[in-house]
Amino acid sequence: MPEPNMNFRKGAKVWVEDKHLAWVPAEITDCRGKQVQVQIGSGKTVLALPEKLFPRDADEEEEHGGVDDMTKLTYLNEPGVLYNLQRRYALNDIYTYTGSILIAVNPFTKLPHLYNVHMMEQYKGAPFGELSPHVFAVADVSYRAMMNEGRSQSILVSGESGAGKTETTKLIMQYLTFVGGRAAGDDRTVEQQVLESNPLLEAFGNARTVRNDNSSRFGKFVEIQFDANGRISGAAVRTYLLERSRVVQITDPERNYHCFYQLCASGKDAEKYKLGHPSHFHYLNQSKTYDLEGVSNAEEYMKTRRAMDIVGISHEEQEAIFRTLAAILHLGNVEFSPGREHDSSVVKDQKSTFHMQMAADLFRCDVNLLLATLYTRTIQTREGSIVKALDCNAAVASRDALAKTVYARLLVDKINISVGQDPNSHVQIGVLDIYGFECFKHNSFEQFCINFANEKLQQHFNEHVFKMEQDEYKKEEINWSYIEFIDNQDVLDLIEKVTYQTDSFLDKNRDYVVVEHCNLLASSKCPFVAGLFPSPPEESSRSSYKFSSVATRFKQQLQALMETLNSTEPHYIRCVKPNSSNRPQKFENLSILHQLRCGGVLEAVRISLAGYPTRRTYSEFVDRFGLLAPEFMDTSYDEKRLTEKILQKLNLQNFQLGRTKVFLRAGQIGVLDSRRAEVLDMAAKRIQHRLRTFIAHRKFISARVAAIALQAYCRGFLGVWIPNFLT
Ligand SMILES: Nc1ncnc2c1ncn2[C@@H]1O[C@H](COP(=O)(O)OP(=O)(O)OP(=O)(O)O)[C@@H](O)[C@H]1O
Repeated sequence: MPEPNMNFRKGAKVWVEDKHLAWVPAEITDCRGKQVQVQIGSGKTVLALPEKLFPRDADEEEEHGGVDDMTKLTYLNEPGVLYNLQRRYALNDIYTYTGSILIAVNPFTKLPHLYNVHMMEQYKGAPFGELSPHVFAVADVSYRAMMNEGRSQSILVSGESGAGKTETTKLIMQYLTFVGGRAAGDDRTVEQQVLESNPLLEAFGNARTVRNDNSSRFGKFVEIQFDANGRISGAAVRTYLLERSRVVQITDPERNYHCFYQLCASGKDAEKYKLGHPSHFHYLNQSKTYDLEGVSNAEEYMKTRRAMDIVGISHEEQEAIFRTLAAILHLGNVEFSPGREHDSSVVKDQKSTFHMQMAADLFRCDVNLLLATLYTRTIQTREGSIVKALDCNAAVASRDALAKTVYARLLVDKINISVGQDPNSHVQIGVLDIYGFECFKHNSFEQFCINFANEKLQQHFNEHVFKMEQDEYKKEEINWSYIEFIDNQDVLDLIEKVTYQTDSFLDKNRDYVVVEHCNLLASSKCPFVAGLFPSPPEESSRSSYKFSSVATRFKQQLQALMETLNSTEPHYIRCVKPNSSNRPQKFENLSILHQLRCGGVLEAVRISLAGYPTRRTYSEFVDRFGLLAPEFMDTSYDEKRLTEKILQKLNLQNFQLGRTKVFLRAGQIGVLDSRRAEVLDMAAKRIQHRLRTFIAHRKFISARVAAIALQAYCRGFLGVWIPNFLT
């Protein structure tokens, strides 16, 4: 962020820090000594240090709808960015650009007019930035770039839980299937399959959390493949870091994965698997929340089945998937009591025995083998193998580990790869939906993994944005050393702001896959279940535990993801959660600012400030400012000459202030800016002066109309609003 301005005058409009609202608008009423006195909106005056103040656009007080791109703000500072978003959000303008990044503030209310077919048609092929900011614009620009350059694209969607990542990802997929679909009446087209993979993934990977009724508990990368004609020809979904512990452990008012409740409400199927109300099952009744507001579990079950049909999961496999889910629920009800031997355990009672039998039947495996797997462990020694009994706690842990392993395999192996892939496709658009930086009071292993991933993604982002700028300046022959601007202190600070609780790191990182568990399920008479557990490789079967570190595996996955991303052209969408109560029209400044900081939005602003944030082609410039030099307009000057003439007239051709200079180069003009706001202020004043003289001499029919028109022009170019033009 730029340094706050220290040279404030009396009457200057500023932003002053506020404990509750982050920043509030104020005006300097007195400058005395080291401090200045400012008056805030309520009429209250406070003393503040000038270095803690930020300059504010004079028209901030006026009710206007904000700017659709942050780089158009006169004062590109933190409060300016925040208030621009707030102003737009109040009008349900939930999308705003920061250069090429799209910021999406969750409206928490349905805005159907934003997403209908008419809208998709409008955005199709429209130049980026011409229409209002929109997720469709980002999807369209990706699709066009893919078609024109033959290069794969990726769209990175990030934000905290409940910020709207999943909805945004679905809208992107909806748009891509609109432009790349075949419009066939058939239900089973690839694009239908792509869309239907969403409810399927949500049923198995989403759950109610305190922050979001439909929270994705995994990261996902959806790759949509296209043929040479730009038609969708296949898709693949990769999932990351599923929250496995949720399968066996939940707290009120959260829920387990949706699919369990759907199955319990499925009527005949539930009966077949001897399931009943979720309150009868330990894995579900640890929380008393069984239903979601406005959602019928039974209807959702039907939707999931239909999605499975469309995606192409056979009825046999569907049956096996739900049977496996039922087995997990029964398994969770198996309790243990201490056995006769020291540190041993037995199945607690008849009820537990019944559930044990049910689990074995549904897994299609031998009940004695299941039992042995749960309460004993085989240890290999040089003398042979020793069977060790497990105490009650260890048996419960073993039971839960089995449930988690089966569930994770189900999601990763089966639900993931259900949409067909096109081996002939050369280009694709990948959509990454992953948690943004997380920073809670207590940060644990999950946050560490997520933040590590984000760190990587942020690095990717910075490199990309810097590279784009650098290439542009090279092309324009502008001598700009960007090295001095590369400084990831903000990012480093952020990581150091987050402190982690490391006590449970080791446990969580150790993701034991017990060989006996694999052997048991591999022995299942159901080919589907057995297929989830291919026989383990020789050397690992020597030890009872196959140690695999979650972090190592995640690092490998991330490496592969980064390689994919590096080979594509990236686009960024940052989702913002406006309030913690999931209500429309509630804008909580402090938390939003926190998200903007964490999500790299302010970093992007900083990068943008380091370069030339305002760019216009000669022809755009002449279009907008030709009005200021009508005497040159009829001549045969080319656009470059015309631009020079206009700048000369405005005394701006070599305008320089400190390190700041208005540039005129091969095809563009830009404002290099270390103290951009000041320059724009100065420029505005000059323009204002020129315009006044101009109007005085030319006698417009209505000076006022001319002034309004000119204001609009100037604003569009320099992001400057010329206040009180006629006064
Ligand atoms: N564009 C939108 N229009 C209307 N409502 C929205 C929009 N985006 C999000 N929402 C609402 O916000 C809720 C949460 O959004 P979503 O599930 O996409 O968040 P998320 O960022 O994916 O969260 P998580 O990380 O927990 O999965 C949605 O269920 C929906 O009600």
